[in-house]
Amino acid sequence: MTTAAPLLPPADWRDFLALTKPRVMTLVVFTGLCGMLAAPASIHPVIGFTAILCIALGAGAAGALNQWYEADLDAAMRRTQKRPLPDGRMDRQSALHFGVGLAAFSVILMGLAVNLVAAAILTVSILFYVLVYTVWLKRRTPQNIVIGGAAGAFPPMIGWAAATGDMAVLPVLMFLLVFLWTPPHFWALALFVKTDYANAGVPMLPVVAGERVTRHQIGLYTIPMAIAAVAPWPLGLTGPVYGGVSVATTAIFALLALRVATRRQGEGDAMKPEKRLFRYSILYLFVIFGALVADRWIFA
Ligand code: HEM
Ligand SMILES: CC(C)=CCC/C(C)=C/CC/C(C)=C/COP(=O)(O)OP(=O)(O)O
Repeated sequence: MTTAAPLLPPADWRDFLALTKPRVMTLVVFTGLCGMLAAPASIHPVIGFTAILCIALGAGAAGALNQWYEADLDAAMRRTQKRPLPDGRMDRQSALHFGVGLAAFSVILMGLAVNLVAAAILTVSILFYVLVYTVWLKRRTPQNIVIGGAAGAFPPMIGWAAATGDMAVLPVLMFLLVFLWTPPHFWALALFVKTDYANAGVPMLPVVAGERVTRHQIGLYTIPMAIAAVAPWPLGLTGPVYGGVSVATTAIFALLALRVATRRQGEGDAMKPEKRLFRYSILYLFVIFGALVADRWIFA
């Protein structure tokens, strides 16, 4: 006797939207936009809009393929079990078709309407998130997010390339900032959703190496992150507006990270400093990238 797969009703547009991880995408799109606006070249507004749309669609496609591949993990974690696939609101094939179609569309549109450099970096970002992070590293090593996190750091370079068709030191520093920001951003969260990852068998750092090591690693990564954040100013790539904002906001980041790094296990149970660092990490990137653009426009 054969058992047929249960028939699902057609998925709603809201389910397809959820596949794209829209909340995370806001910051990805913002950093991409800032990379574009910080570049010393004017881009036609329609081309500029198309480039940002392609970054959003590419990131959304990568999010959909990530959820297609790891529906089993998402089903095992409280935070993710209401997503369309584990919740049974969509079949896996629809998610796969949607992800592949959207990825191809975003890259082709970027290549045809914007330029090949931006399309190439967008392709690398999508492949990095889906193949390097999701398929290869996530289930294998606690260094998954350190290496795989590069995917989310490419958008400022894509935005810059869209405007100039070229690369430069500033967008590489913007890449480095997001790349080095990702471990403190994610590990602060992982400390308070540790049991979720342990239940799903994902080797995130707090699960594999424990809280103490994770806290130290958050502190350690904050040092090069702070250097990458402030560097554009002494290097003469930005003016004092960025200098002031980057020093002040990075100092607050460092203080919050230090509080997390020096907390001992069992010292208070509310995980308040970790939650504070996680929430601040998101605000921080919005503010520092915003300041970069403001500075470049003021002193242009
Ligand atoms: C491998 C690297 C990363 C991992 C593992 C990671 C993981 C997470 C997780 C688990 C959440 C909380 C739940 C959720 O909304 O899904 C979150 C939230 C968030 N992340 Fe990350 N993240 C990474 C990199 C990034 C990057 C590069 C960006 C953008 C530049 C980013 C932006 C955000 C934002 C904006 C939120 C808040 C979403 C909300 O309001 O719910 N993340 N991240
Ligand atoms: C332009 C482009 C392709 C950008 C890259 C996309 C992107 C947003 C990368 C950031 C990585 C990220 C959100 C990881 C979430 O981890 P997870 O997938 O382990 O989170 P989960 O547990 O919520 O599924």
